[in-house]
Amino acid sequence: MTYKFQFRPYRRRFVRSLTTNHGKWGIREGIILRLTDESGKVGWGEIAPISWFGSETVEQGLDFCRQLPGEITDEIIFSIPDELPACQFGFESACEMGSGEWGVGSGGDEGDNFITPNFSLLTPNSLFYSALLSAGEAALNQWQTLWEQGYHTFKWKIGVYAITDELEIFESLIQTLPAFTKLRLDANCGLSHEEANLWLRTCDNFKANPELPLEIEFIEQPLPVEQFQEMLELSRCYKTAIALDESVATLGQLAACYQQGWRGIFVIKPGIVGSPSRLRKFCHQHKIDTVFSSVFETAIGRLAALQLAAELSRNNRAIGFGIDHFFEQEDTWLQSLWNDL
Ligand SMILES: O=C(O)CCC(=O)C1=CC=C[C@@H](O)[C@@H]1C(=O)O
Ligand SMILES: [Mg+2]
Repeated sequence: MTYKFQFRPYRRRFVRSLTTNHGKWGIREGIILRLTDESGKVGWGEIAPISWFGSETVEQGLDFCRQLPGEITDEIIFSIPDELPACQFGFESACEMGSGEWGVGSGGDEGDNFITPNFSLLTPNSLFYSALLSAGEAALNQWQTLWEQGYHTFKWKIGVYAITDELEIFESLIQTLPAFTKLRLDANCGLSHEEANLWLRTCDNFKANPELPLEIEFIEQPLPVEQFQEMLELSRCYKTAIALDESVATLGQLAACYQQGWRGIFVIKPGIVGSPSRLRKFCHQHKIDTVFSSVFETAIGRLAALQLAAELSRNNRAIGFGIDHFFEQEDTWLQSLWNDL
C-alpha cells in the first residue's frame, strides 16, 4: 500500500506541570502524522517520545519524518528501526486507524479532515482508569475531586521529596482515601536500595492491617534501570508488588527483562514501546501482567494506545490514562494544526 504522508510538529503546555524524580515536565512536544491511502482513506498517528525513558528524542523523530518522501509504503513503515520506537508506534497505528481495523477513529475519506476520537467504543466496561496524583502533599487535596469523577485507582509520585516527609504524607493519604481504593506509588527510579526496602516494608505492614481496606496495588520502578537484579530480588522478598516501567520502556527492554526472569507487573507505554504488531505478538505469546500507561499524548495517540490496552490488558488493572485535567480541550487545537490543508 502507498500513502500520501504529511506531518506537523506540536508543542503543548500542561495545565499543571508534572514533577517526578526525573525533574519537572511542563511542555509536551510531539508530531502528528496523516497518512492518506490510495482509496482516500485517512489515518492519523502520533509520535510522542519520552527520551529520558529511552525512546528517541522529538528532534530525532522530526529528522526521520523530514527525510521521508511525500509518498511512503508499508515496507518503509514496517522497517522503521528499533532506535525509533515512538516513530514505529506513530506510523503503524496511523496505518491501522486508516484501514478502519479498529472500527473507531477516522478511517474516513479524503474530506475527513480530522479525526474525532470515539473513546466510548473503547472504554465501556473493558477498561477503567487510574488518576495521577501530584508528588508531595498536593495529593491530599487532589484525590477527592477525582474520586467524585469516578476514579477509584490513584497513582502517587514518590522519590521526589525526603522519604520521611513522603512516608508521613502516605500515612495521611491511606487514612483518608475511601475503602476499596487502589493506590499505586511511582518512584521513577528515585529510591535508594534502603529506601525501597523501607517503602516495601511499610506497604507490607499496611497490607497486614485489616482495619484499612485500601489496596496498595504496586510500587512502580523503585530503583534505577541498571539495578534490575536488585528489583528482581526485592520482588521475591515482599508481598507488595513491584511494577517495572522505565526498565521495560521499549520492546527490546521488555523482552530482556522477561528473559532475565521478570514475571511481575510490566507498565506498557504504547506511545514509546515500539511496533504495535510486535507488542501484540509478545503479549499474546507470554501473557504478561500489564498496566497500560499514557505518555501524555494527544487524543490521536491516546486512541491508538487505548486500542492496544483494550486488546492486551490483563488482570483488570486500571489504565494510567486518567489525565484529562492535564490539558485543556484539544479538538480545536489539534484541528488548527491542519488549517493549511
Ligand atoms: O501511568 C500513569 O498512571 C500516568 C502516566 C505517568 O504516570 C507517566 C507518564 C509519562 C512519564 C512519567 O512521568 C509517568 C510514569 O512514570 O509513569
Ligand atoms: Mg512510571
